[in-house]
Amino acid sequence: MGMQTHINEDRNMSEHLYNPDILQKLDFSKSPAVFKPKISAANPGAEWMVVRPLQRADFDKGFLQLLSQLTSTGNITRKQFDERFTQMKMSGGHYVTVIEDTRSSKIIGAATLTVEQKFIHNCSLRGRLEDVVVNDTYRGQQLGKLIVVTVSLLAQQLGCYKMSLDCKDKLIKFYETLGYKLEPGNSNAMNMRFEDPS
Ligand SMILES: CC(=O)SCCNC(=O)CCNC(=O)[C@H](O)C(C)(C)COP(=O)(O)OP(=O)(O)OC[C@H]1O[C@@H](n2cnc3c(N)ncnc32)[C@H](O)[C@@H]1OP(=O)(O)O
Repeated sequence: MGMQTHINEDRNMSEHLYNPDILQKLDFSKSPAVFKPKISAANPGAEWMVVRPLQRADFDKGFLQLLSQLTSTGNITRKQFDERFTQMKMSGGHYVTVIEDTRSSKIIGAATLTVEQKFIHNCSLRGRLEDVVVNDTYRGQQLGKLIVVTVSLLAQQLGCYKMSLDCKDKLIKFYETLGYKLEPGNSNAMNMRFEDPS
């Protein structure tokens, strides 16, 4: 393998799914969430913590192992991960966002904003919050709030007129503290299942 190949591989591994600059500019004072002590995506409260878009290298930093604390992931190979990363980046609208513990190079939190393009409401954009998870040994330290508020402000910044989520009953209070509301008569989640996911 020549030197050029190595350089290309290195650049690929640090490639971000979306432009990281936008996270640095998010204004956390716009969120109703209360952070004690005060933290934000730009200043997550510890020098060993970083909030950023997903990178290809996160395959080796336990990203999928973290997701398996949320639901079943299946056995995803590096090739499958890489291809899905490329597809998401090319199609746009997929804002997979992570928190890394840079001491151990491990992904300790994640949440995804998916932006849906619509014709209604004058060609509006709608955000959906998906796949929120914090590593169990790091829970109760505001990281859940941090990652959810980050992608919610990101949705607002990108011009979404609203952001929606589905969750278990026991998490309603958690999301209410972050500005989400159950809308009477309009809060039913329904599914049609085509197969058991692996
Ligand atoms: C849209 C979706 O993806 S829904 C799926 C959500 N994900 C999961 O259920 C996966 C497993 N759970 C987790 O990963 C975590 O428990 C999370 C992401 C829900 C919360 O992460 P944490 O880092 O613990 O959250 P954080 O420390 O910011 O907690 C914020 C507040 O919510 C409360 N809270 C957190 N999790 C829960 C819970 N499961 N039930 C009730 N309250 C909770 C905390 O007590 C805390 O309250 P406080 O500020 O008054 O102390």
